[in-house]
Amino acid sequence: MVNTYCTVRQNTFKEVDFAELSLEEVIGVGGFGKVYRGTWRGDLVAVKAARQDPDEDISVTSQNVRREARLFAMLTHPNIITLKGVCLQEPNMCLIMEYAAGGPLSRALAGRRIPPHILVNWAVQIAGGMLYLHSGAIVPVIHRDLKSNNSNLLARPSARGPTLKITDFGLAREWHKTTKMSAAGTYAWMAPEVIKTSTFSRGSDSRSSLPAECWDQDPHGRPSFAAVLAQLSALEHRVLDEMHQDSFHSLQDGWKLEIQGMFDELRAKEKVRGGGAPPPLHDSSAYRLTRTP
Ligand SMILES: Nc1ncnc2c1ncn2[C@@H]1O[C@H](COP(=O)(O)OP(=O)(O)OP(=O)(O)O)[C@@H](O)[C@H]1O
Repeated sequence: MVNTYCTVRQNTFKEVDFAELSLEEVIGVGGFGKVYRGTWRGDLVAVKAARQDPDEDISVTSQNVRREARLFAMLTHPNIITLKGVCLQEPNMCLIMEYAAGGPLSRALAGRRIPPHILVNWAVQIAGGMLYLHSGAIVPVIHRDLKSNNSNLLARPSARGPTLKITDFGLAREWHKTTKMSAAGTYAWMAPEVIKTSTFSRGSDSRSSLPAECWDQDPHGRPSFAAVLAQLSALEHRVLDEMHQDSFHSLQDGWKLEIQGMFDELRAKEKVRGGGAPPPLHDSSAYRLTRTP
C-alpha cells in the first residue's frame, strides 16, 4: 500500500496505489495520454494516464506527472476540477481526478441549441475559475490552453445549469515562472503573441474568452478576468429578463459565420505564406504544438 502524502514545497498531493484503481473505459485521449473513467474507493473518477514517449526517459515522464500534480493539487475552486490523487508507480503513472460526467463543453455546444441564460452562466463559471487561477490561487497560475475541450460539465447538459469545471493543467505554469517558453497550446485558441513569439501572460489566457476587448492584439489591452466576470455577471441578469431565445439564436448563427470567415482568411494567408493549406479546424489534433516546458 502506498497512500502517503507527498509534500513538495507548498503543494501536497495524495499518492495512490495503482492496485486500488479500477479502470472501466477510455473516455478521451489528449496530449498527456489516455483518460479513463474508473472507480477509486467507491467513487467514479477520471484517470489521466501519462503517455510514455519511447524516446523519452521514464524519469522525464515522472517529472512531468509530478509537475502537473503539484500545480493541480494546490487548486481549490468550484469551477476547477479536483485532483484526488496521483499514482507514481512506473509504468502506470496517472492523475486521479473528480469525474465530470457531462463531458466536454465542446460536445455540449456542438449538440442542441443551449438557451442564452445557460450559455452566459457557463461563461460566468469559466471566468470565475480563471479569475481564481490568475488572482486567487496560492500562486497565480496561467492555464495556457483554455478551450472548450478543457472545460467539462459535471452533469449532463439537460440538467438545469450544470456546473462547469476547468481541466487539463499539463501546460499550466506558475505565473512568476512564466513569460517566454516554448510554443504550446492549440492554434485555434491561441493569442497572436503566443503564436508569433511564445510570450505568455495573463492576457494570453483571456484571449480565449469574451467580450470583444479580449481579442485585442496587445495583451495589455485585454481585460482581466475580474472585468470579464463583472461584465458577464451583469449580462447574465439582462439575458434572462430581456433576451428572446429566437433572436439570440439568429445572432449566434451570425457570429458563427463571422468566426468561420476569420478562420478562412487565416487559412488563405497561411497558404500565401507557402506553408500549404492548414488542416481543417475541426481536426484539433493537427493544431497541437509540442508540450515541451
Ligand atoms: N475529470 C474529467 N472528467 C471527465 N472527463 C474528462 C476529465 N478530464 C478530461 N476528460 C476528458 O478526457 C478527454 C481528454 O482530456 P485531456 O484534457 O487529456 O485532453 P484534451 O484537452 O482533449 O487534449 P489536450 O490535452 O491535447 O489539450 C477530453 O475529452 C475530456 O473531456
